[in-house]
Amino acid sequence: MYVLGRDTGSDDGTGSAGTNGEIGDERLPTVQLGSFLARDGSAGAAVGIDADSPHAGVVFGKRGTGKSYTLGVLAEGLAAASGVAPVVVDPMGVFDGLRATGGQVVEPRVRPAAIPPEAWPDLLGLDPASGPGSLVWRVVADALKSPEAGGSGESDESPSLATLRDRVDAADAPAADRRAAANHLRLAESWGVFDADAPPTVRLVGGGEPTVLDLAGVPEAAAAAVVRAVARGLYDARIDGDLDRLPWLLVDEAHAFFGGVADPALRTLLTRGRAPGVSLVCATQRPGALPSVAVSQSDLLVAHRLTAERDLDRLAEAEATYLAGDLASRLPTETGEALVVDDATETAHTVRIRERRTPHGGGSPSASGTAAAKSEDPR
Ligand SMILES: Nc1ncnc2c1ncn2[C@@H]1O[C@H](COP(=O)(O)OP(=O)(O)OP(=O)(O)O)[C@@H](O)[C@H]1O
Repeated sequence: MYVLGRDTGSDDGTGSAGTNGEIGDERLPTVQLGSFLARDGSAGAAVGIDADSPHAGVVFGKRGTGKSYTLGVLAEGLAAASGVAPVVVDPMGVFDGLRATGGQVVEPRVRPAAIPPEAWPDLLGLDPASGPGSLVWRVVADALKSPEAGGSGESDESPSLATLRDRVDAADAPAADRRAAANHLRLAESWGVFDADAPPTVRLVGGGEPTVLDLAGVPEAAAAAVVRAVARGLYDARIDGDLDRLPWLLVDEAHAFFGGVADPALRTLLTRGRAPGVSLVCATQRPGALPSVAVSQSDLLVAHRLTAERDLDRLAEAEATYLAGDLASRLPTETGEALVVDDATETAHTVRIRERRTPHGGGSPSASGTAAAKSEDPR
């Protein structure tokens, strides 16, 4: 198998189906991705992705071109590899099929202390310079300093949202600010993701089987809080030596998580995740909505079909000196096919992504495929 992301081989960069690429060491953890696609459309040698070292990657593609499917292929492969553990952020609820690998689907809960004081106004939709915004910031900061809640570390106690509300009520602030701050905290309670007794992030990892964080129907701000807490929690757990395998955070619909509360934690993984061994793969149908750093820090890029100019511009940022010609002209057109750009071997290849071993929950619903249509069909 030709292994992308592992600097053991080289080829001529033409993507010529691995004819002269060295074979990567398959005894090392490797994810089966699919097969090279020759120019005549025939399938070539098997191709995999290195899972021995940590990586940062992006998966791009228009709607319905196979991004979530590819993320699922990665998760399956990681579940089968040793020493790693995939954690999948699933905003659309399409990854339950990973249960078949022994994985778990969880409705994530995070401790309020996992969100630092300065992020709370933004999380609650409050201007940090406003009365209610600055009150929330101050109350969270004080609560994290109090003796019963030692700090934001996962071994420390976290205040509950009810405690934060009580502290807001008792604060020395104008009544209107207290009322507005308490209302916003009450709204956050209704999201159902905050729990002062939530288990530490390392528990999501378990024995290496995939964990799917089911965020379908969860409000955007709450989902962002979960992504921030999990991304940071995995990073801190590796730094502190609490996690004995290398976690891979796979984020679907990743454009929704940059620019908001989760942004700093995702950037930390992109820029500093590799040293402690945390990988991040961001999949999006809107590459143009990702920050440049997501592309510049990625050593692996998987691009399904794209057409929007802004998205193609983001792709162009990945054009390295070792690539001849522009990437846009090399993008495949069929679902399940992708152009893969690999920094380690300094190559770009067209790949047919293999079929999932577990059920895929994506795809567009059709009216004709519904049970109602079938029962109404007179034939
Ligand atoms: N490698 C593949 N092999 C076989 N079928 C595939 C492959 N990739 C995608 N498909 C098919 O294409 C459909 C759409 O793929 P997928 O759900 O991953 O799209 P998407 O790009 O994530 O779309 P969205 O942006 O709507 O989430 C899948 O339901 C599946 O049937």
